[in-house]
Amino acid sequence: MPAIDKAISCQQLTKQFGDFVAVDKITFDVNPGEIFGFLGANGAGKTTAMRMLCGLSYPSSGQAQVAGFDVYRQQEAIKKNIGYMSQKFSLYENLTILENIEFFGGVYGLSDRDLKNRGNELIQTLGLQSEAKKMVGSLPLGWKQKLAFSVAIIHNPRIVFLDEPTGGVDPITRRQFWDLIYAAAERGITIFVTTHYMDEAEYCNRISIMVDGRMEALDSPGNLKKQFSTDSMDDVFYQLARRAKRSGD
Ligand SMILES: Nc1ncnc2c1ncn2[C@@H]1O[C@H](COP(=O)(O)OP(=O)(O)OP(=O)(O)O)[C@@H](O)[C@H]1O
Repeated sequence: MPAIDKAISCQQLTKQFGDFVAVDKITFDVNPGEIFGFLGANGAGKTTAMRMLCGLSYPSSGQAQVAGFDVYRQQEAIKKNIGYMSQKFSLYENLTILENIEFFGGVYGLSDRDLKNRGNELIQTLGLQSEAKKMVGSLPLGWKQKLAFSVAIIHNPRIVFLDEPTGGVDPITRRQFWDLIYAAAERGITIFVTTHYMDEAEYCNRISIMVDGRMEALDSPGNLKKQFSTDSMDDVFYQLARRAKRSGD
């Protein structure tokens, strides 16, 4: 793959629903291989922004390029170059681990040979050899999440979008999930992740925080804590989120 200068580049990106401005002129870049945290209270506009970046909805105004492709004109190319995992939509519970890998690998366009190699590799890396023929529904939630993440990057995308990937699991299980994220980032995959957990926010290279559709902060966790004169990310988040007028649905 040819190198790209920026994994994501956004200028004044905006989405309106009628008179309501859900995402209000956000401007930021994400570097290749970076782990970028995308934070904001419920209703801040994260999902709306992410849908535009994934090529699923058109902006009302502004510009954005994802993996070097334009969000207005090259939505299909964007979809081919990204992976996506959300808490709500991930794996088929009533298919086995192997069947899920085959299904998603097929959707992502992998050849039978690649699918077999990458599938075996993935099962070994996760240590799931003896579980490969079990239904995904029988796995503990933390394992489902790790598997869903591994499947979301099985086609080696430039960027993977993770929408609250570790909801409902404890901090130790989250930490294990993040080992997989770091390994993917080391391979050059850019990570764009939304989360409500501040321990996870601390694992990111940089974090942005949205308030009422605007991006009110963007820096490393360390610098943000300095900027807000506190030693806790919770506090940074709270100082910004309490300015919000909007509430979640
Ligand atoms: N299709 C739509 N039509 C009208 N309003 C919408 C639409 N989609 C989202 N909104 C509104 O835009 C705002 C931002 O919603 P969005 O889902 O992007 O927030 P979020 O930051 O992802 O929140 P959460 O963490 O709860 O998912 C909300 O007030 C929501 O009601």
